[in-house]
Amino acid sequence: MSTETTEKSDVSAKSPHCLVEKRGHVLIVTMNRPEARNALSGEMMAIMAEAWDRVDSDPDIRVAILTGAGGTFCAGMDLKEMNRNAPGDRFGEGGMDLTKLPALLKGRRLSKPLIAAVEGAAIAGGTEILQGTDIRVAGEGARFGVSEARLGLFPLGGSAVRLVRQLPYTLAAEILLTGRTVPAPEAKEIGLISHIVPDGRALDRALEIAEQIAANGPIAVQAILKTIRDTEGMHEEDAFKLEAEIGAAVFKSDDAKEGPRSFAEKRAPKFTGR
Ligand SMILES: C[C@H](/C=C/C(=O)SCCNC(=O)CCNC(=O)[C@H](O)C(C)(C)COP(=O)(O)OP(=O)(O)OC[C@H]1O[C@@H](n2cnc3c(N)ncnc32)[C@H](O)[C@@H]1OP(=O)(O)O)[C@H]1CC[C@H]2[C@@H]3CCC4=CC(=O)CC[C@]4(C)[C@H]3CC[C@]12C
Repeated sequence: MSTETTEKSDVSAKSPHCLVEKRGHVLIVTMNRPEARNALSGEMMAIMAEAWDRVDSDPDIRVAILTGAGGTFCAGMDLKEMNRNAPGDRFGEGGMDLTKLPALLKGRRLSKPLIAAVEGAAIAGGTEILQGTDIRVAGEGARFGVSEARLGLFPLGGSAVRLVRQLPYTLAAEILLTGRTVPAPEAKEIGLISHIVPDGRALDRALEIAEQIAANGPIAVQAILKTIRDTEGMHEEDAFKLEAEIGAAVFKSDDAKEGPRSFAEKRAPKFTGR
């Protein structure tokens, strides 16, 4: 893995609540409050939202990875902050658009693949944001759950809409209604995650997958991602109309000529994203 200049955003003298590092065509976003098990803070979510904008706007970024520092993914919303400032008191004022939570990828999806590298706990908001990712790697000791109901809260990060679209209905219902913890082996078995690795290796494996995707034609990758998302729930006939439109545009690209040319010339393709 070539490591070019790596940049870390530093929004304050103290360690920032989220680190953003570019490695080649990959942007690594690390939730960074290990002392609070990476509980979501306003600062962390602001940096995450900025990072997602950067993924979508920088053509040199082809894949993103979301992970957590200190052996934990994310413990969800900051309950101590919630105890100090009850969100419901703010809702009463109205004017808050709860249909879009960019940091949690609710109401927005990245135009490029996002891989989750999970170690330790991904609880409540941690499993909510996971559902906005496309490929998910977890350490064998990782554990998941949408536990809001256990605290009398609602999973406003999108799980009551998304989980039942990503898991069998009865499993999604049980996980949402009990708020129980789902250990990594079960999460893999039910399809919540796609890979289990030894603890501490999730980021390495996520980087391997990211490199594989980054070596592919970026236009093709983004078109495939857009199609699998935008056709979800569509009638097949309508879905194929959209698929054909998106697919045809890929074949018109320079990259769609570079691929076969590189094969004929027995060399690796040099994709430009045009
Ligand atoms: C609804 C959306 C999501 C909500 C939630 O996520 S609710 C939070 C649920 N989380 C939990 O219940 C997990 C609690 N933690 C644990 O179970 C354990 O800590 C652990 C299993 C994660 C780890 O165990 P451990 O033994 O390793 O470690 P510990 O010793 O327990 O902990 C170490 C240390 O960390 C502290 N800690 C751990 N977890 C948390 C936490 N969650 N919060 C704070 N601190 C934590 C622990 O206390 C220890 O500290 P110490 O000092 O050492 O004792 C919401 C998600 C986003 C929201 C939107 C955001 C934007 C908005 C703003 C508004 O103002 C309101 C509206 C809204 C749109 C808002 C709406 C709701 C969300 C969508």
